[in-house]
Amino acid sequence: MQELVLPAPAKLNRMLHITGRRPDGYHELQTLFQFLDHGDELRMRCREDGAVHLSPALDTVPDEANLIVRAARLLQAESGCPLGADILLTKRLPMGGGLGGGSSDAATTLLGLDRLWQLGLSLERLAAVGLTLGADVPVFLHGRAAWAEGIGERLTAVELDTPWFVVVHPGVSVATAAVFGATQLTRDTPPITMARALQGGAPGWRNDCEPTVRSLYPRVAAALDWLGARAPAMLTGTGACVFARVDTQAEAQRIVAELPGDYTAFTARGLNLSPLHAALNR
Ligand SMILES: C[C@@](CO)(OP(=O)(O)O)[C@H](O)COP(=O)(O)OP(=O)(O)OC[C@H]1O[C@@H](n2ccc(N)nc2=O)[C@H](O)[C@@H]1O
Ligand SMILES: Nc1ncnc2c1ncn2[C@@H]1O[C@H](COP(=O)(O)OP(=O)(O)O)[C@@H](O)[C@H]1O
Repeated sequence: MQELVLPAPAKLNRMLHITGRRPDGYHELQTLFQFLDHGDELRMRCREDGAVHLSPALDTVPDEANLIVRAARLLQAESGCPLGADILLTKRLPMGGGLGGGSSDAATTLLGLDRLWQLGLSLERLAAVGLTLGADVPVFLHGRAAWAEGIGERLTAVELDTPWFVVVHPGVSVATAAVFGATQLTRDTPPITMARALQGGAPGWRNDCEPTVRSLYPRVAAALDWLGARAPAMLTGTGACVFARVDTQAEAQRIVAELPGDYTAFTARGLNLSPLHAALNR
């Protein structure tokens, strides 16, 4: 029986501006997404009886709310496919970490099952299904580092520098909705062009969520200060993870070796092609 083993990589928001708020409450963003060579892994097998089984279950997320199971069920509904799947999840990415783990799991499920069930759905159709699961799903489906606008669904592929990163998890989970619901959040950064965003690169980049997350989550503020004392540090997405770009893997590992006990961290390389797409193209 055919088995597919596919990565569900993390993403970083190398910069993030909030330029407005839509009538439905969602925020208009301008952001640069890049993938990391670190993430979850999904092992998928076809089932003839139409059932979708995920194991192991996540401690804090019931299966019917898990983005993997929801993605599989949506794909069955969208395609009319009678097949099901057994899905084995190796979860490495922290939840509510701003690394897009749930969205990435959903995108890997959609592309993996499209392959396993031999559906041949277009990327556009999969992205429309994916966007109903989360704003970050389309970028993981397209698989290219991207300049994103709207709520993250209007994507233009870009080539960014691909340095080593230190990613620190401060040991707290940040609720995306709490950050976007905060009164103090600034939502009026003037829109810029993609060319302007790319001009000058990383030294000019910032994340508009950072001041709000700093004040709501003191542990994230402390992690930004700790990492920032060693290399220029930023928040990814709405947090909780913070990251710093360094010149070499050795430098990244040196910083991780100094890590205080209440943080966890990993080192990873930035990638302009998602490891998911690299695996599917093999
Ligand atoms: C802002 C980003 C940047 O990557 O943050 P992270 O979640 O990765 O940290 C994402 O686009 C987040 O995407 P995602 O985590 O999929 O968010 P969703 O589940 O779609 O939305 C969670 C909640 O956040 C708010 N929300 C989300 C995205 C957005 N552009 N505007 C919003 O106001 C909405 O209240 C929504 O109900
Ligand atoms: N497969 C999944 N992996 C992670 N989180 C999931 C998954 N399915 C549902 N969720 C829910 O989505 C929320 C956001 O998860 P995640 O994508 O990891 O964080 P973020 O959006 O901050 O990067 C989690 O707190 C969890 O409740």
